[in-house]
Amino acid sequence: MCTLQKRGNIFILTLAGDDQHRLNPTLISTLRSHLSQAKAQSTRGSALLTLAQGKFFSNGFDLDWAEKTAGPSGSARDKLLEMVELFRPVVADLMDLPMPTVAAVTGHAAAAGMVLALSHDHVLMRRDRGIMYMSEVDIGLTLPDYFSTFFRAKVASPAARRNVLLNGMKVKAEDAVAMGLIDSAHDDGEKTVEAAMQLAEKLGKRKWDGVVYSEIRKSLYPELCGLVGLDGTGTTTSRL
Ligand SMILES: CCCCCCCCCCCCC/C=C/C(=O)SCCNC(=O)CCNC(=O)[C@H](O)C(C)(C)COP(=O)(O)OP(=O)(O)OC[C@H]1O[C@@H](n2cnc3c(N)ncnc32)[C@H](O)[C@@H]1OP(=O)(O)O
Repeated sequence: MCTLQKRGNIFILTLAGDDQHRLNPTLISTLRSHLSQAKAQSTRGSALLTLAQGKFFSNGFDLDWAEKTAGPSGSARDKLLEMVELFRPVVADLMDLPMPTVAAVTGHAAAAGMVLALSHDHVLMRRDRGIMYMSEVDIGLTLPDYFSTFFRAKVASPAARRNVLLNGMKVKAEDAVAMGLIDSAHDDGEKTVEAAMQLAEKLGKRKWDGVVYSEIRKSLYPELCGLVGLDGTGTTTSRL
């Protein structure tokens, strides 16, 4: 389950409950609905803060759902591919959101859950618990095209990409900072959310034009934007 609240100019998207926040069609649909609502209500000064309750930020796609719903004729693989395609627009929605975005990684972020976290402009993570982990190599799954492109776009270091995607490295917050995956590590979940909220408020105070902000963001990742269905040319509605 996830909720959207507004505190001042900050939209707070919470992956609620103490489950694994597995990304299945229901949670993906709710995420998209809340992101659409934040977009519709955005003004100069808006910012998004995404956080989670419990031990997990998100443990990735819901493989149990894929198995349970596959039924005798279909295959779990087809259901997994269905989630891959349903999640593609979530990355697009975050790339296109007309406001700065901040993720407070308050628990484990695995596979699609790690992509969800890193789809934010700024990523803060607790150092005491929780890892970032691309488990696909360990569980025998290839990467969707937009996942591979995502990591090439978002992670500068070839060694970091190799360690995360080919070595299945379980990355703690301090290492994630050193590898250029995230921005900062914080003592515990509460301090991570506190720091993330302060950053969101600080960014909001710049009162940027949201459309210009999102166009500049997309211009940084043209290949990724193309793969998730966005026009990544960065054409702005410039006043010039
Ligand atoms: C050629 C054909 C191929 C087929 C191709 C088919 C293609 C079809 C499409 C493919 C799509 C691919 C894309 C898929 C995306 C997905 O999302 S698939 C779903 C992926 N999800 C997963 O695989 C789940 C991965 N998660 C896990 O493995 C675990 O949940 C976890 C994240 C590793 C957490 O495990 P858990 O045991 O629950 O962890 P903890 O108990 O919390 O911690 C383990 C120990 O580590 C200690 N610890 C944790 N954090 C920290 C820290 N920050 N610092 C120090 N120590 C930490 C913790 O204390 C534990 O220690 P012990 O207590 O001593 O055990």
